[in-house]
Amino acid sequence: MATAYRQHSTGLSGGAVDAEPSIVVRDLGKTFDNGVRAISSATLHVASGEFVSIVGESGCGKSTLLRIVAGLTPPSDGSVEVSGTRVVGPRRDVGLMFQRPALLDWKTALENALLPVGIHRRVTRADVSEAMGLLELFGLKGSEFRFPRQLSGGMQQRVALARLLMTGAQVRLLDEPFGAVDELTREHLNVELLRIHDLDVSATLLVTHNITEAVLLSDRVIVMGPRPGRVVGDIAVNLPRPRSAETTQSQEFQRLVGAVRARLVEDSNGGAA
Ligand SMILES: Nc1ncnc2c1ncn2[C@@H]1O[C@H](COP(=O)(O)OP(=O)(O)OP(=O)(O)O)[C@@H](O)[C@H]1O
Repeated sequence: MATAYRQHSTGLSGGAVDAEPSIVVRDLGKTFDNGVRAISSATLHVASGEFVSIVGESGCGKSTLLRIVAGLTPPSDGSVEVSGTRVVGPRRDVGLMFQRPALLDWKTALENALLPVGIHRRVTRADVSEAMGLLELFGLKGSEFRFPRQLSGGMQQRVALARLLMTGAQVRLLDEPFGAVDELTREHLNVELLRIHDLDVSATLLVTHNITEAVLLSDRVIVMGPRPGRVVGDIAVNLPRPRSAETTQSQEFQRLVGAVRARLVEDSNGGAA
């Protein structure tokens, strides 16, 4: 399965072909037309193979930062590079996933997973078997020909994960992807994300409100201070991989969760610019 996936990735990559997946954000600032200064001098990077999370209080500019990295919103100051080239708009080597799965109602789970391929070229047998393999990997065997309305919210998010992988993009941006599902489903989906991380070499940036989720998934957790958002903490998570739900039971895990929480609280109490 993983081999088929890598072949597919190579076939579809856009932007900087063959460049290692990475994200570099330098001195990023964003002021909206209505005068709201959402981000100020934010600098961060995600290296090839890294999974990095951003946490911060509501409204500090996390989604705005992700949208700028995705090329959906232009920055006011500073720059963003993905895999070595400057971001000037949406690009094919960047995969996105949001809180709502945004599946097409009239297409089956399989057809939804295949959408990114069909946009660019004719879908082959190999694509179909790859998408089937991903749906199976995410526990959706037997549901391939069901429509979104026949799937639970968690199952729909799994289809969205399969679709994300079918883009072949090795730079992945996830904005609260599991914010709308219950706690238990969220735990299961986190395990899927851990599996995805182990599938290939990617650079992933996740926005989440959930500190436990951030520590479990990440190599580093970036803490953003209150609006205008800037980076006030960058905490390394040196827990061994592969990780699983059991990882959350270790003392070191709890220590890291405490460290991220302390940094967040510290900044919202007195560190605001
Ligand atoms: N298009 C826009 N026009 C004007 N202001 C905006 C726009 N988009 C976001 N904002 C403002 O920018 C600030 C940052 O918003 P953003 O959605 O990036 O925060 P966030 O940290 O992702 O919040 P949350 O955690 O609640 O999702 C907020 O004050 C928001 O109201």
